[in-house]
Amino acid sequence: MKRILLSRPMPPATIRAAEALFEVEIRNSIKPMTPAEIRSGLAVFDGMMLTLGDVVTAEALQDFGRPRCKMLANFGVGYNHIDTEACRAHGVTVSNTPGAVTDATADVALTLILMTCRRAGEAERLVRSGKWEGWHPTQMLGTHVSGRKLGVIGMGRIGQAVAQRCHFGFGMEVGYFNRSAKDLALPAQRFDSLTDMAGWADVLVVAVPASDETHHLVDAAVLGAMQPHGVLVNIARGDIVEEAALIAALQSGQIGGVGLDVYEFEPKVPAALIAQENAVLLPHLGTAALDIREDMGAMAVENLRAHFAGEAVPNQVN
Ligand SMILES: NC(=O)C1=CN([C@@H]2O[C@H](COP(=O)(O)OP(=O)(O)OC[C@H]3O[C@@H](n4cnc5c(N)ncnc54)[C@H](O)[C@@H]3O)[C@@H](O)[C@H]2O)C=CC1
Ligand SMILES: O=C(O)C(=O)CO
Repeated sequence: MKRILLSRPMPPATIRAAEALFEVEIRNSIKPMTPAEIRSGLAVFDGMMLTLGDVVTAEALQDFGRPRCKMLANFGVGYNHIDTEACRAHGVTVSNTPGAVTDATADVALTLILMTCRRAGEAERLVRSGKWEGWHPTQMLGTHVSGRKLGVIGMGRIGQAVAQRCHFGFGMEVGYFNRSAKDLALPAQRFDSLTDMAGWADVLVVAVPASDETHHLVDAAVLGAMQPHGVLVNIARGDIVEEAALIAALQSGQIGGVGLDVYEFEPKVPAALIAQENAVLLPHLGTAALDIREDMGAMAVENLRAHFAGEAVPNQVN
Protein backbone atom coordinates (compact mmCIF):
# COMPACT_ATOMS: atom_id res chain seq x y z
CA MET A 1 0.00 0.00 0.00
CA LYS A 2 1.28 3.49 -0.84
CA ARG A 3 2.05 5.73 2.12
CA ILE A 4 0.27 9.10 1.96
CA LEU A 5 0.46 12.16 4.21
CA LEU A 6 -2.53 14.47 4.70
CA SER A 7 -0.84 17.73 5.70
CA ARG A 8 -3.76 18.94 7.89
CA PRO A 9 -6.81 17.51 9.63
CA MET A 10 -9.31 17.00 6.79
CA PRO A 11 -13.09 16.44 6.61
CA PRO A 12 -13.97 12.90 7.76
CA ALA A 13 -15.19 11.96 4.24
CA THR A 14 -11.78 12.89 2.80
CA ILE A 15 -9.97 10.82 5.42
CA ARG A 16 -12.25 7.83 4.82
CA ALA A 17 -11.74 8.05 1.04
CA ALA A 18 -7.96 8.24 1.43
CA GLU A 19 -7.84 5.43 4.00
CA ALA A 20 -9.80 3.14 1.67
CA LEU A 21 -6.91 3.30 -0.81
CA PHE A 22 -3.74 4.14 1.07
CA GLU A 23 -1.84 3.84 4.31
CA VAL A 24 -2.62 7.32 5.61
CA GLU A 25 -0.84 9.53 8.11
CA ILE A 26 -2.60 12.71 9.22
CA ARG A 27 -0.43 15.60 10.37
CA ASN A 28 -2.07 16.87 13.54
CA SER A 29 -1.59 20.63 12.99
CA ILE A 30 -3.58 23.41 11.35
CA LYS A 31 -0.35 25.29 10.58
CA PRO A 32 1.50 25.01 7.26
CA MET A 33 4.28 22.44 7.06
CA THR A 34 7.75 23.75 7.85
CA PRO A 35 10.54 23.46 5.24
CA ALA A 36 12.04 20.60 7.31
CA GLU A 37 8.69 18.76 7.34
CA ILE A 38 8.35 19.20 3.58
CA ARG A 39 11.85 17.77 3.04
CA SER A 40 11.27 14.77 5.28
CA GLY A 41 7.81 14.25 3.75
CA LEU A 42 9.38 14.08 0.29
CA ALA A 43 11.69 11.37 1.61
CA VAL A 44 9.30 9.15 3.57
CA PHE A 45 5.88 9.31 1.85
CA ASP A 46 4.86 8.09 -1.62
CA GLY A 47 2.44 10.99 -1.96
CA MET A 48 1.25 14.00 0.00
CA MET A 49 -2.05 15.87 0.07
CA LEU A 50 -0.85 19.42 0.63
CA THR A 51 -2.73 22.68 0.86
CA LEU A 52 -2.07 26.41 0.76
CA GLY A 53 0.87 27.48 2.88
CA ASP A 54 2.71 24.14 2.44
CA VAL A 55 5.55 25.64 0.43
CA VAL A 56 7.48 23.28 -1.86
CA THR A 57 10.53 25.00 -3.34
CA ALA A 58 13.27 23.92 -5.73
CA GLU A 59 15.55 24.15 -2.70
CA ALA A 60 13.48 21.54 -0.80
CA LEU A 61 13.85 19.19 -3.78
CA GLN A 62 17.52 19.82 -4.49
CA ASP A 63 18.80 17.08 -2.14
CA PHE A 64 16.84 14.50 -4.13
CA GLY A 65 17.39 13.13 -7.60
CA ARG A 66 14.00 11.45 -7.55
CA PRO A 67 12.36 11.71 -4.09
CA ARG A 68 10.29 8.78 -2.79
CA CYS A 69 7.30 11.13 -2.95
CA LYS A 70 6.04 11.08 -6.54
CA MET A 71 2.73 12.88 -6.18
CA LEU A 72 1.60 16.12 -4.55
CA ALA A 73 -2.19 16.40 -4.64
CA ASN A 74 -3.02 19.97 -3.70
CA PHE A 75 -6.24 20.43 -1.72
CA GLY A 76 -7.29 23.68 -3.43
CA VAL A 77 -7.16 25.21 -6.88
CA GLY A 78 -4.38 27.75 -6.23
CA TYR A 79 -0.99 26.04 -6.23
CA ASN A 80 1.32 29.05 -6.18
CA HIS A 81 2.97 27.60 -3.04
CA ILE A 82 4.38 24.70 -5.07
CA ASP A 83 7.24 25.09 -7.56
CA THR A 84 5.62 22.91 -10.20
CA GLU A 85 8.55 23.15 -12.64
CA ALA A 86 11.03 21.98 -9.99
CA CYS A 87 8.62 19.15 -9.11
CA ARG A 88 8.50 18.09 -12.76
CA ALA A 89 12.30 18.13 -12.96
CA HIS A 90 12.40 15.77 -9.96
CA GLY A 91 9.67 13.45 -11.28
CA VAL A 92 6.95 14.71 -8.92
CA THR A 93 3.44 15.07 -10.33
CA VAL A 94 1.32 17.96 -8.99
CA SER A 95 -2.49 18.25 -9.18
CA ASN A 96 -5.16 20.67 -7.92
CA THR A 97 -8.95 20.81 -7.41
CA PRO A 98 -10.45 23.17 -10.02
CA GLY A 99 -14.19 23.63 -10.33
CA ALA A 100 -15.08 22.33 -6.86
CA VAL A 101 -14.18 25.73 -5.44
CA THR A 102 -15.72 28.01 -8.07
CA ASP A 103 -19.24 28.78 -6.86
CA ALA A 104 -18.37 29.00 -3.18
CA THR A 105 -15.54 31.44 -3.86
CA ALA A 106 -17.70 33.53 -6.20
CA ASP A 107 -20.34 33.66 -3.45
CA VAL A 108 -17.76 35.08 -1.05
CA ALA A 109 -16.74 37.65 -3.69
CA LEU A 110 -20.39 38.74 -3.83
CA THR A 111 -20.50 38.87 -0.03
CA LEU A 112 -17.50 41.20 -0.07
CA ILE A 113 -18.87 43.36 -2.90
CA LEU A 114 -22.18 43.87 -1.11
CA MET A 115 -20.70 44.28 2.37
CA THR A 116 -18.11 46.80 1.21
CA CYS A 117 -20.35 48.85 -1.07
CA ARG A 118 -23.19 48.94 1.46
CA ARG A 119 -20.90 49.42 4.48
CA ALA A 120 -22.32 46.32 6.16
CA GLY A 121 -19.26 45.59 8.34
CA GLU A 122 -19.19 49.10 9.71
CA ALA A 123 -22.98 49.05 10.16
CA GLU A 124 -22.89 45.75 12.04
CA ARG A 125 -20.23 47.14 14.35
CA LEU A 126 -22.46 50.18 14.99
CA VAL A 127 -25.42 48.03 16.03
CA ARG A 128 -23.23 45.86 18.27
CA SER A 129 -21.71 48.96 19.89
CA GLY A 130 -25.13 50.00 21.19
CA LYS A 131 -24.58 53.50 19.70
CA TRP A 132 -27.07 53.30 16.85
CA GLU A 133 -29.45 56.26 17.11
CA GLY A 134 -32.02 55.03 14.59
CA TRP A 135 -32.75 55.40 10.87
CA HIS A 136 -32.39 58.81 9.24
CA PRO A 137 -32.19 59.88 5.59
CA THR A 138 -28.44 60.43 5.52
CA GLN A 139 -27.36 57.57 7.76
CA MET A 140 -24.44 55.48 6.49
CA LEU A 141 -24.92 56.04 2.78
CA GLY A 142 -23.03 53.55 0.66
CA THR A 143 -22.68 52.73 -3.03
CA HIS A 144 -25.72 51.22 -4.75
CA VAL A 145 -24.50 47.99 -6.43
CA SER A 146 -27.26 47.21 -8.96
CA GLY A 147 -26.52 48.57 -12.42
CA ARG A 148 -22.91 49.54 -11.63
CA LYS A 149 -19.78 48.55 -13.53
CA LEU A 150 -17.80 45.44 -12.55
CA GLY A 151 -14.18 44.97 -13.64
CA VAL A 152 -12.85 41.40 -13.30
CA ILE A 153 -9.11 40.79 -13.16
CA GLY A 154 -8.66 37.18 -14.30
CA MET A 155 -11.76 36.01 -16.19
CA GLY A 156 -11.32 32.28 -15.45
CA ARG A 157 -13.72 29.95 -13.65
CA ILE A 158 -14.19 32.13 -10.55
CA GLY A 159 -14.01 35.43 -12.47
CA GLN A 160 -16.80 34.24 -14.77
CA ALA A 161 -18.92 32.98 -11.86
CA VAL A 162 -18.59 36.42 -10.22
CA ALA A 163 -19.42 38.17 -13.51
CA GLN A 164 -22.52 36.00 -14.02
CA ARG A 165 -23.81 36.72 -10.52
CA CYS A 166 -23.21 40.44 -10.96
CA HIS A 167 -24.59 40.70 -14.49
CA PHE A 168 -27.65 38.44 -14.28
CA GLY A 169 -28.37 39.06 -10.60
CA PHE A 170 -27.54 42.75 -10.26
CA GLY A 171 -27.74 44.06 -13.82
CA MET A 172 -24.10 45.12 -13.72
CA GLU A 173 -22.08 45.97 -16.81
CA VAL A 174 -19.00 43.75 -17.01
CA GLY A 175 -15.44 44.48 -18.11
CA TYR A 176 -12.46 42.17 -17.79
CA PHE A 177 -8.69 42.08 -17.92
CA ASN A 178 -7.28 38.68 -18.87
CA ARG A 179 -4.23 37.50 -20.74
CA SER A 180 -6.42 36.06 -23.50
CA ALA A 181 -9.88 36.91 -24.86
CA LYS A 182 -12.69 34.74 -23.48
CA ASP A 183 -15.77 33.32 -25.13
CA LEU A 184 -18.29 34.29 -22.47
CA ALA A 185 -21.92 33.54 -21.66
CA LEU A 186 -22.60 37.23 -21.00
CA PRO A 187 -21.80 40.53 -22.69
CA ALA A 188 -18.46 41.89 -21.48
CA GLN A 189 -15.89 44.42 -22.62
CA ARG A 190 -12.26 43.27 -22.66
CA PHE A 191 -9.65 45.80 -21.53
CA ASP A 192 -6.01 45.63 -22.66
CA SER A 193 -5.01 48.04 -19.93
CA LEU A 194 -5.66 47.28 -16.27
CA THR A 195 -5.46 50.97 -15.32
CA ASP A 196 -8.08 51.81 -17.96
CA MET A 197 -10.40 49.16 -16.48
CA ALA A 198 -9.66 50.39 -12.93
CA GLY A 199 -10.80 53.90 -13.96
CA TRP A 200 -13.93 52.55 -15.66
CA ALA A 201 -15.14 50.16 -12.95
CA ASP A 202 -17.12 50.91 -9.80
CA VAL A 203 -16.12 47.50 -8.41
CA LEU A 204 -12.84 45.77 -9.24
CA VAL A 205 -12.55 42.05 -8.37
CA VAL A 206 -9.21 40.21 -8.31
CA ALA A 207 -9.64 36.57 -9.47
CA VAL A 208 -6.31 35.88 -11.15
CA PRO A 209 -3.87 33.20 -9.88
CA ALA A 210 -0.76 34.30 -7.98
CA SER A 211 2.42 34.05 -10.04
CA ASP A 212 5.59 36.02 -10.74
CA GLU A 213 3.59 37.85 -13.42
CA THR A 214 0.70 38.81 -11.14
CA HIS A 215 2.72 39.71 -8.01
CA HIS A 216 1.65 43.31 -7.14
CA LEU A 217 -0.40 43.50 -10.35
CA VAL A 218 -2.72 45.82 -8.40
CA ASP A 219 -0.21 48.47 -7.40
CA ALA A 220 -0.27 52.21 -6.62
CA ALA A 221 -0.85 53.04 -10.30
CA VAL A 222 -3.92 50.78 -10.57
CA LEU A 223 -5.32 51.99 -7.23
CA GLY A 224 -4.58 55.59 -8.29
CA ALA A 225 -6.65 55.09 -11.46
CA MET A 226 -9.73 53.97 -9.46
CA GLN A 227 -12.60 56.36 -8.84
CA PRO A 228 -12.94 57.78 -5.30
CA HIS A 229 -16.06 55.65 -4.68
CA GLY A 230 -14.44 52.59 -6.34
CA VAL A 231 -14.30 49.35 -4.37
CA LEU A 232 -11.58 46.70 -4.66
CA VAL A 233 -12.32 43.06 -3.79
CA ASN A 234 -9.64 40.36 -3.62
CA ILE A 235 -10.62 36.69 -3.33
CA ALA A 236 -7.56 35.32 -5.15
CA ARG A 237 -4.20 35.62 -3.38
CA GLY A 238 -2.94 38.44 -1.15
CA ASP A 239 0.31 39.27 -2.91
CA ILE A 240 -1.47 40.20 -6.16
CA VAL A 241 -2.39 43.45 -4.40
CA GLU A 242 0.44 45.64 -3.08
CA GLU A 243 -0.86 45.87 0.49
CA ALA A 244 1.18 48.97 1.47
CA ALA A 245 -0.18 50.85 -1.56
CA LEU A 246 -3.70 49.66 -0.72
CA ILE A 247 -3.43 50.97 2.84
CA ALA A 248 -2.16 54.34 1.52
CA ALA A 249 -5.06 54.49 -0.97
CA LEU A 250 -7.61 53.83 1.80
CA GLN A 251 -6.00 56.30 4.19
CA SER A 252 -5.93 59.10 1.58
CA GLY A 253 -9.50 58.42 0.38
CA GLN A 254 -8.18 57.54 -3.08
CA ILE A 255 -10.60 54.59 -3.19
CA GLY A 256 -13.99 54.01 -1.58
CA GLY A 257 -13.30 50.74 0.20
CA VAL A 258 -11.88 47.26 0.06
CA GLY A 259 -13.17 43.74 0.66
CA LEU A 260 -10.48 41.15 1.30
CA ASP A 261 -10.54 37.38 1.75
CA VAL A 262 -6.75 37.06 1.34
CA TYR A 263 -3.70 39.02 2.53
CA GLU A 264 -0.18 39.62 1.31
CA PHE A 265 1.43 38.11 4.42
CA GLU A 266 -1.43 35.83 5.45
CA PRO A 267 -2.48 35.26 8.21
CA LYS A 268 -0.93 38.58 9.26
CA VAL A 269 -3.38 41.44 8.73
CA PRO A 270 -1.78 44.88 9.17
CA ALA A 271 -3.16 47.02 12.03
CA ALA A 272 -3.48 49.90 9.54
CA LEU A 273 -5.93 47.82 7.52
CA ILE A 274 -7.90 46.76 10.58
CA ALA A 275 -8.17 50.44 11.54
CA GLN A 276 -9.98 51.29 8.29
CA GLU A 277 -13.79 51.32 8.74
CA ASN A 278 -14.21 50.90 4.95
CA ALA A 279 -12.27 47.62 4.85
CA VAL A 280 -14.25 44.36 5.06
CA LEU A 281 -11.84 41.66 6.20
CA LEU A 282 -12.58 37.93 5.98
CA PRO A 283 -10.25 35.08 7.04
CA HIS A 284 -9.80 33.28 3.67
CA LEU A 285 -13.36 31.95 3.74
CA GLY A 286 -13.75 31.34 -0.02
CA THR A 287 -14.35 27.58 0.12
CA ALA A 288 -15.27 27.26 3.80
CA ALA A 289 -18.37 25.04 3.55
CA LEU A 290 -18.26 21.34 4.45
CA ASP A 291 -19.70 20.03 1.17
CA ILE A 292 -17.22 22.12 -0.82
CA ARG A 293 -14.29 20.89 1.25
CA GLU A 294 -15.57 17.31 0.80
CA ASP A 295 -15.68 17.85 -2.99
CA MET A 296 -12.12 19.22 -2.90
CA GLY A 297 -11.00 16.21 -0.86
CA ALA A 298 -12.70 13.78 -3.25
CA MET A 299 -10.88 15.38 -6.19
CA ALA A 300 -7.53 15.30 -4.40
CA VAL A 301 -7.97 11.61 -3.47
CA GLU A 302 -9.02 10.78 -7.05
CA ASN A 303 -5.88 12.52 -8.35
CA LEU A 304 -3.76 10.39 -5.99
CA ARG A 305 -5.61 7.22 -6.92
CA ALA A 306 -5.23 7.81 -10.66
CA HIS A 307 -1.53 8.56 -10.30
CA PHE A 308 -0.75 5.41 -8.35
CA ALA A 309 -2.97 3.31 -10.67
CA GLY A 310 -0.81 4.48 -13.58
CA GLU A 311 -3.73 6.41 -15.14
CA ALA A 312 -3.80 10.00 -16.42
CA VAL A 313 -4.19 12.32 -13.42
CA PRO A 314 -7.42 14.29 -14.00
CA ASN A 315 -6.16 17.60 -12.65
CA GLN A 316 -2.42 17.45 -13.24
CA VAL A 317 -0.86 20.93 -13.43
CA ASN A 318 2.77 20.15 -14.31
N1 LIG B 1 -10.29 32.84 -1.47
C1 LIG B 1 -10.32 31.54 -1.67
O1 LIG B 1 -10.65 30.75 -0.77
C2 LIG B 1 -9.99 30.98 -3.00
C3 LIG B 1 -9.08 31.58 -3.83
N2 LIG B 1 -8.80 31.05 -5.06
C4 LIG B 1 -7.84 31.72 -5.95
O2 LIG B 1 -8.51 32.05 -7.16
C5 LIG B 1 -7.62 31.83 -8.25
C6 LIG B 1 -8.40 31.68 -9.54
O3 LIG B 1 -9.05 30.44 -9.57
P1 LIG B 1 -9.80 29.93 -10.91
O4 LIG B 1 -10.77 30.96 -11.38
O5 LIG B 1 -10.28 28.57 -10.67
O6 LIG B 1 -8.56 29.93 -11.95
P2 LIG B 1 -8.61 29.91 -13.53
O7 LIG B 1 -7.32 29.34 -13.96
O8 LIG B 1 -9.88 29.30 -14.01
O9 LIG B 1 -8.69 31.46 -13.92
C7 LIG B 1 -7.61 32.32 -13.90
C8 LIG B 1 -7.74 33.32 -15.04
O10 LIG B 1 -6.68 34.28 -14.91
C9 LIG B 1 -6.07 34.46 -16.19
N3 LIG B 1 -4.68 34.86 -16.00
C10 LIG B 1 -3.66 34.10 -15.51
N4 LIG B 1 -2.53 34.83 -15.44
C11 LIG B 1 -2.84 36.06 -15.90
C12 LIG B 1 -2.09 37.26 -16.06
N5 LIG B 1 -0.78 37.30 -15.78
N6 LIG B 1 -2.73 38.35 -16.52
C13 LIG B 1 -4.04 38.29 -16.86
N7 LIG B 1 -4.80 37.19 -16.73
C14 LIG B 1 -4.21 36.08 -16.26
C15 LIG B 1 -6.21 33.12 -16.90
O11 LIG B 1 -6.14 33.28 -18.31
C16 LIG B 1 -7.60 32.67 -16.42
O12 LIG B 1 -8.61 33.16 -17.27
C17 LIG B 1 -6.82 30.61 -7.80
O13 LIG B 1 -5.58 30.53 -8.46
C18 LIG B 1 -6.67 30.82 -6.31
O14 LIG B 1 -5.47 31.49 -6.04
C19 LIG B 1 -9.43 29.92 -5.50
C20 LIG B 1 -10.33 29.27 -4.70
C21 LIG B 1 -10.66 29.71 -3.36
O1 LIG C 1 -8.60 26.59 -3.51
C1 LIG C 1 -7.88 27.56 -3.19
O2 LIG C 1 -7.01 28.02 -3.96
C2 LIG C 1 -8.06 28.22 -1.90
O3 LIG C 1 -7.61 29.30 -1.69
C3 LIG C 1 -8.79 27.55 -0.80
O4 LIG C 1 -9.78 26.73 -1.18
